[in-house]
Amino acid sequence: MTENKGTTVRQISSQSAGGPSSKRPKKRHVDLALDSVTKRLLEQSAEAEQSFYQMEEQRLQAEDHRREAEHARELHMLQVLGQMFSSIATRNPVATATANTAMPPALNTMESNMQPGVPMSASGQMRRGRSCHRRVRSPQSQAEWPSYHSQPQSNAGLVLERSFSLGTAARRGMDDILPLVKNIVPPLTSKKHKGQDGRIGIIGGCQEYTGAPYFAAISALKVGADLSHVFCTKAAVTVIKSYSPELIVHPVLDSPNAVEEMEKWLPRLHCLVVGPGLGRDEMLLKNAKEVIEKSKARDIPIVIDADGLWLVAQQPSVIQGYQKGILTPNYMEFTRLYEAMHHEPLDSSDHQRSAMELSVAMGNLTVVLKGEEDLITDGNKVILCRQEGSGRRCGGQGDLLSGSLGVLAHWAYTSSADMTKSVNPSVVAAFGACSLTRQCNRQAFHKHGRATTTTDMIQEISSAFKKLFES
Ligand SMILES: NC(=O)C1=CN([C@@H]2O[C@H](COP(=O)(O)OP(=O)(O)OC[C@H]3O[C@@H](n4cnc5c(N)ncnc54)[C@H](OP(=O)(O)O)[C@@H]3O)[C@@H](O)[C@H]2O)[C@@H](O)CC1
Ligand SMILES: Nc1ncnc2c1ncn2[C@@H]1O[C@H](COP(=O)(O)OP(=O)(O)OP(=O)(O)O)[C@@H](O)[C@H]1O
Repeated sequence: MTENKGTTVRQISSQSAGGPSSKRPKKRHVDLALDSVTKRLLEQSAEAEQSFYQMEEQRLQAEDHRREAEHARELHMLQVLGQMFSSIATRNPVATATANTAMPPALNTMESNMQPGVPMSASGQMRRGRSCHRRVRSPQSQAEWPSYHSQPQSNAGLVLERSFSLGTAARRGMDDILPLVKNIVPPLTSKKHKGQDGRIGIIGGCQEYTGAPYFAAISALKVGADLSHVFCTKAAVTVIKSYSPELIVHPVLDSPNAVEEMEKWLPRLHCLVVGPGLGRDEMLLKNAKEVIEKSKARDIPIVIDADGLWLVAQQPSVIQGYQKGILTPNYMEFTRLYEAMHHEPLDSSDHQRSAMELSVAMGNLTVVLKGEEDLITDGNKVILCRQEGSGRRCGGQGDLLSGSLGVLAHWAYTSSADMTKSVNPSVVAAFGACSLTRQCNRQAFHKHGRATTTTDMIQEISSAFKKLFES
């Protein structure tokens, strides 16, 4: 600092005394000194960052080892329990037969393809209906993803199995689903044309809420979609366009022929995200509902978030039983949905069970219950995403999640069953989106602390994506 000050003083005095020829070398000297300080600072910051990631890597490795050991212990216990259960079954064949037939059919498959309108009981168990099982699990995959049995609590064996299956599935989720997410990421090659990696539509954006659809749409682009469309009201269009020239924004959501206008675009869309910033105006909800109906006929993944979930709570049949439907509620939205489906208050003591029950009641749709840990279920298994985030809960993080999920769902559904190892593509995509959102949150928080906003998180998408899915 003293040296710098001295240099400055010398420079001023030489300026007053001499001509331009005597000024230049001094000026360059100052620039060089500044350059070297800046360079040193940059190097130090890069080193700090590098050492942070190294430490983080070591911590994650240690965590992996701990999980593997725990997993091995649980597998062993499961085997012992299996042996105990089969010896009881051999002794009492009637009891076993009763237990198996009482199991809800959809819960017994890796993926069930339930038709809309199959009747449900209030407890979430399906009455035997037209359920069609596409991929029946092999005994080996049953061991990997043991079923959830919503059986009478008095059956100690089944309740034990449920608690073990949830624990195991949760841990396997982190370890086993991540490689599947990596598998579905399409390679970037010069052979593709614009649009092939995804054209995503967001239905939302009104007078009050312009940020939410923007966050969802830009996140979809940053994750890797080629085109991102927003279908919003006239009042929102200029605002959203002004946030970003990258988005294609249609002022149609409140037009008299809204559904017709949006339907024109459906053949060009690979996925729909309904709800961010939609609001709760009756007419807008009705238009959104009709677009969902038209999109189901096109068999594209439909992510429903925010006010879209309000619509589902009022009229569950709009998405019930649609296998490519994914619901992404926060706890409040989840409670609303659960109570609408079950007509009884939510028991907040067992989130995993409640989430499975909601999924089954909705016809095995994938439900992503966001929170301290994200809980992903298609009614057959539960996966927890515990990717470390931060304590910062600024609004809009859910929009980043739903927009990213739109792209990942498109990629997952266009990947072969080999790539997803026959795991439900919606589950793979949901796990990817949750991990990514939480990692963005963590990285942004590392830089901005309490000041972190969703915009900061969006700026982290590129490096978080690389770190999670391309390393
Ligand atoms: N920049 C923008 O444009 C943004 C716009 N957005 C858009 O806003 C619209 C409305 O969405 P929303 O989530 O605010 O609505 P709503 O269901 O009425 O919930 C409000 C109440 O729920 C509660 N609550 C919330 N989370 C909870 C939890 N985890 N656990 C427990 N409780 C929880 C909380 O209750 P409180 O704390 O007040 O008791 C709160 O008052 C929607 O279109 C969305 O996309 C957002 O995306 C943000 C960025
Ligand atoms: N307590 C928490 N700890 C860590 N991460 C959390 C916590 N709660 C939510 N998240 C993460 O924040 C992201 C968004 O979840 P959140 O519950 O904020 O959604 P939301 O309320 O729908 O968001 P939005 O503000 O966009 O409407 C999810 O990825 C979730 O994992």
